[in-house]
Amino acid sequence: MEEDAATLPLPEAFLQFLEANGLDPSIYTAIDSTPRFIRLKPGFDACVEEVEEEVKCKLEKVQWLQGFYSLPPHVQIAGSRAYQEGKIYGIDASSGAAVMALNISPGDHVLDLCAAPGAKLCMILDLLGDSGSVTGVDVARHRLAACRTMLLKYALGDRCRLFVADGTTFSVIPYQTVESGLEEKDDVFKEWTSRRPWKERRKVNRTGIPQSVSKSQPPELIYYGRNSGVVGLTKGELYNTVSDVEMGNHGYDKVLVDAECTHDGSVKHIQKFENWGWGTFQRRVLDAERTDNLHVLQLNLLTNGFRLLKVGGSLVYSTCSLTLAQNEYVVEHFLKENVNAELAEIDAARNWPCRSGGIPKTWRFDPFTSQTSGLFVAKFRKVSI
Ligand SMILES: C[S@@+](CC[C@H](N)C(=O)[O-])C[C@H]1O[C@@H](n2cnc3c(N)ncnc32)[C@H](O)[C@@H]1O
Repeated sequence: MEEDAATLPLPEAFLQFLEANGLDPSIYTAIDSTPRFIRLKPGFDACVEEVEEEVKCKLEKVQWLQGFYSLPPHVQIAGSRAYQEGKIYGIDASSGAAVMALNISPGDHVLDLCAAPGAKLCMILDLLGDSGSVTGVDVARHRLAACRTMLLKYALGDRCRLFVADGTTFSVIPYQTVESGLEEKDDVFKEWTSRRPWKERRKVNRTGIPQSVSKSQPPELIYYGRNSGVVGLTKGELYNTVSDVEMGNHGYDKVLVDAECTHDGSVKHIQKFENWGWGTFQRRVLDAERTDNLHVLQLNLLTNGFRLLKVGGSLVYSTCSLTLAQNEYVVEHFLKENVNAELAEIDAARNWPCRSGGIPKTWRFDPFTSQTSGLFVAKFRKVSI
């Protein structure tokens, strides 16, 4: 393996980063041949031939992940009619695995704490179908707006609500049943409309809206579907908070924390440096202050996501970094501080082409072993104490 690594077209800065993080560079030897993946929207299984004709290549069924197909790495799907018409998604198989780890069941109320641009959120909604709800949160307004566009394109918005908010402090509880009719309360949320009132538009034009929010800013609801549990609530009811103890009963059934990271495992991200110039790698990935802050952010996202989970519920933590610091060390630190958290077995992982992580029950995908992008995944259960 080491001989292969020596001939890799990876720049010195990246090789040093891998060495400092105990990563074997040979996992990147397959980077140029790692396939692209698509997921078919449920109900469009008959479209395989149509897609093959448009992208002019054969789709290979991914045996271990339902609805996923692989294509040669160079094939572009964005121009295809099937993509534009919302019949297929571009999503890596490892990302699909992170969603499968959640074990979504009908009726689940799911929180996606780092939701944008939304590939996993859409998959969760497809799995839920006509039941449950999904709350998507992201700190970056423009990225969450792209997620909203995606929801509308794939007609998946009915049971979803999106908040621009800091996931380390987000506190909105899940879907609530509306007890009284719209006419009985003043100032309730009516059906969502993309048209903003004139006053609000004028405020945006004058001040410009910041692209990210801070910890102390209240969540901003930028989309909600008719059956997302928002219509008919007053603002006070929607933003009603409960104590951490009550959260054990009123929290979410499932939480996904697909945390911000250095993206060093992502094939697409690594390949971008060939265009951006490897000189920018130092600033974007290696900057010590940024990576130190990242560990704190990851731990805080995981901790708050877990706080919002109900007892008996499960949380999946994933990153597309392969470093120990952003994965196993975060998991260890979190477990030390949360006695009501235990690592859970990911049943589906038995069939996944991945390796065990540095802690039992955690898993790692990488381009060499899995022929996918890199991904770390761990699952926790909230137990009562
Ligand atoms: C790896 S991406 C998520 C990808 C997404 N789950 C998907 O499948 O499309 C990480 C996201 O975390 C968001 N993020 C960073 N800091 C955050 C915070 N404090 N609270 C919430 N989201 C945050 C970033 O804006 C980014 O969109």
